[in-house]
Amino acid sequence: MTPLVQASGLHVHYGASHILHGVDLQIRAGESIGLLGRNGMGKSTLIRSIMGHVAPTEGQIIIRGRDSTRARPHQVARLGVAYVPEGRGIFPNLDVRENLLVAARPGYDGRRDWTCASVLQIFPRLQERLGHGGQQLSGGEQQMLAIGRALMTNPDVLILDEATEGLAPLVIAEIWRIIRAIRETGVATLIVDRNYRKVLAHTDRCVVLEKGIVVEARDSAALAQQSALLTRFLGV
Ligand SMILES: Nc1ncnc2c1ncn2[C@@H]1O[C@H](COP(=O)(O)OP(=O)(O)OP(=O)(O)O)[C@@H](O)[C@H]1O
Repeated sequence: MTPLVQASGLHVHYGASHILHGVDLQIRAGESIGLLGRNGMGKSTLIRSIMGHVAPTEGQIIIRGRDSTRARPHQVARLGVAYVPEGRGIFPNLDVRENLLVAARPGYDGRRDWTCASVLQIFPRLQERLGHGGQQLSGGEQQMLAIGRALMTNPDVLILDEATEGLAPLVIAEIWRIIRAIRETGVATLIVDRNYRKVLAHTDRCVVLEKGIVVEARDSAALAQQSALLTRFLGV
């Protein structure tokens, strides 16, 4: 099956800093991928280049068989790739329902599986806060709303960068429950999170970045057994 997203030989520079050194990444329909690596190894840069926020200096990004190496973020979104960046991005002056509704859009193939009602079904907490303004929500609720807004675009791929960052343990557990529920609906996911054990437990496959190079790419269950390797690339 042709991958939904295929990045090949990506190089990215920020000015004179060479950040990604020939990275390959594939995301197939329905699969869940973890992107692992210590701070500053290039995970967000890889995601930002797939999303069209950063232009690669070399290499190619193919989405649904189309060359999307120079695509703009809204074009990538229209191809069915949704991104929840670090730091959220919801409308503070709109309430929960309005935040969801303004994001609503049919998917690439016209699907409308995700509606306000189906999103609220997996986010009971948001259901309770429907009339609250974005700025009245807790950090965890804002994060849930950001994920909910991404689902309202009916994506085939959902990219979550540090979705649990700065949240309380109970809320983090709720976010992982939501990630599992989304995965079960068949939406492909690409997940970056500091808790690599959780990432390994919630994904099919993991890719490990070390200084902008892919040093490991294998099944999450197999990688979880490789404690020496995990300590080497991810241990503190
Ligand atoms: N806009 C930018 N301009 C210059 N350098 C940047 C920029 N964004 C990131 N960098 C640098 O690029 C490198 C990779 O950063 P990136 O955010 O991709 O890493 P990461 O693996 O996602 O780590 P983190 O978990 O800390 O976000 C880092 O050295 C970072 O300082």
